[in-house]
Amino acid sequence: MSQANQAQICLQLANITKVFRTQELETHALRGVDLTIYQGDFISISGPSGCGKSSLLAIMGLLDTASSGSYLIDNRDVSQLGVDARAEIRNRKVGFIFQSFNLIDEISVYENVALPLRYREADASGKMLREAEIDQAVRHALQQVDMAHRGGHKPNQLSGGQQQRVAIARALVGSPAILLVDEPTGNLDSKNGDAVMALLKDLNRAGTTICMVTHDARYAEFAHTRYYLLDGEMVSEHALAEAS
Ligand SMILES: Nc1ncnc2c1ncn2[C@@H]1O[C@H](COP(=O)(O)OP(=O)(O)OP(=O)(O)O)[C@@H](O)[C@H]1O
Repeated sequence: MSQANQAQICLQLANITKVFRTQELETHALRGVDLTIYQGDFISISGPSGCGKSSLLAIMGLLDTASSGSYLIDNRDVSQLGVDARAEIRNRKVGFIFQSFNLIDEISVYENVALPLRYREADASGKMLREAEIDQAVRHALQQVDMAHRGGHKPNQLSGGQQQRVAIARALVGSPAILLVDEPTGNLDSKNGDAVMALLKDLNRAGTTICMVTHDARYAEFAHTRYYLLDGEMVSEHALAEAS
């Protein structure tokens, strides 16, 4: 049972399905997934190639919509929202960390981290962030990942491990409800991979809610609750152990 069970629900998926249809083929990528993540939790999702991990993460991150089912973030139903409303909630509620760091080499580390907040400012969401607030948030995020001294560098002047830390700062800068993490160590050697995982663990200890997809069983151990996706269906480690 999750140690965060007393906490508020951060995100709740109920009976989520995802069907991809092409002219000849119908692929059932997700078959009725239920998942509740509590504030402060750290969960991992593993499973074989093609089991639906990316499809699920895309739905959780509001990059894609489910074919059916309900999805709540911070108690708000987001399953029926249009593209613009989804983008706004994604910007405010979700921080993404990808295997490929997805930083922009033409601008500084500082500006990379500021980008989600500048985008938010440009959005007609009512509340505008002032430059001083952006500056404070960027500095704080860079400090959280111990990269404050590299703010003026370009991403391609950094090691892979440092780039991933900057990507984590960019994910944290908007104080999201949840970090969605997709194979965070996939492009790193084991030393840098271990350091990134230690950082995620520290962030979780400090209160950040994390949902991580990983192939690496060693890193899945960092999570409080481990889930497996098998052919589009969610199975918890507990259920797997009972079945064997
Ligand atoms: N855009 C799409 N159109 C059609 N089928 C798709 C599409 N995206 C994914 N699928 C199919 O849905 C299923 C789940 O794919 P998904 O990418 O979610 O798996 P995964 O677990 O992330 O795999 P991997 O570990 O290899 O990245 C697969 O059978 C895949 O071929």
